Amino acid sequence: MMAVGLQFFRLPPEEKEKLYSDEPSKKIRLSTSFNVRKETVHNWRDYLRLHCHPLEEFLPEWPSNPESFKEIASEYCREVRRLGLRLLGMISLSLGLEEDYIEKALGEQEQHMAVNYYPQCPEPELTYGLPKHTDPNALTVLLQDPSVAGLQVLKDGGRWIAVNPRPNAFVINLGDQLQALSNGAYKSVWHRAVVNAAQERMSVASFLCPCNSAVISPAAGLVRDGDAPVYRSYTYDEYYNKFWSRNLDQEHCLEFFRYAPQLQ
Ligand SMILES: O=C(O)CCC(=O)C(=O)O
Ligand SMILES: [Fe+2]
Repeated sequence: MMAVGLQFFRLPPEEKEKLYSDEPSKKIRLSTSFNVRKETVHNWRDYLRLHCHPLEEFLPEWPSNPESFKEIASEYCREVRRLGLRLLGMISLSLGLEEDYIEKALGEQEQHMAVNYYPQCPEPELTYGLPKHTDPNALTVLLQDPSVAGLQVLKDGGRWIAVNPRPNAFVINLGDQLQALSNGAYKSVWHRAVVNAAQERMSVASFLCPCNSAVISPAAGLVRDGDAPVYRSYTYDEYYNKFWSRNLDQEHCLEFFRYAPQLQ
C-alpha cells in the first residue's frame, strides 16, 4: 500500500493536478495541508483522500494511475475494515456493552482513506506535516512509514511523545466518536505529524466513520444513575460539518457538543 501510494505521489504534477480539489465534501481528491480554505498558515503535507465504502460505488473514480493502485488499495481497504470492526467489538466488550453495541450505534459505517505524503522540508522547525488534532471519526487504523518517524501524541501532563514505527504494526487512534459514545471513558488522542529535512515520509490513515445520519450519544449504560451525560446527542453529519468548518490546532471539536441542559 505504501509503495503504490508513493508511486502516486511521484507522478508528474500535470497528472496529479487532475484530482486536485480543496472542497472537503468531494469524495475523491488530492489536496494539500489540511483545509486550505480555512487556514492562514499551511502545513507541509499533500494528501490523497478517498471514500472507500461501499467500494463498488467509489472504485471507478479512484486513480487509475499507477495501474495497480485500485487493486492494491481496495484489498487493503477491505482488510482494514475487517480489522476495525473487530476492534470496535472488543472496545464495546471492554466497556461492558454488548459486542455489537458500537457497530450498531455507528450505523452502516463509512470508510475514508488519507494517503499522506510529507516531502522533505528544509526548515522543519517552522511547520508541521499535520498540526495538533484529534480525529473526528470513530476509529483510525494508521499505517506508518516503516523507516521514518514523525507521529507524536500528547500525554496527560502536556508532553509530546514520539510514536515511532514498528515493523508490521498499525497504530490505532481512537477518534472523537468513541470518546462521545463511551461518555468520556475512552479519550480521542491529540496527535500531530512533524516533518524533517533528511527524508520524505508517508502514512496511510483509514478512518471508520459513523454513517452521516447516525445519532451519536453516550451509551445509556455508561451514564451513572443521577449523572448527566457528558455529551449531548447529535448526528454525525452535524459533527463532521463542524469539524471541517474549523482549522486544526484549535480546541477539541467535542467541546462544542458538551451537554448543556438549556440547549436540549
Ligand atoms: O502521518 C501521521 O502519522 C498522522 C496522520 C494523521 O493523523 C491523519 O491523517 O489524521
Ligand atoms: Fe489524525
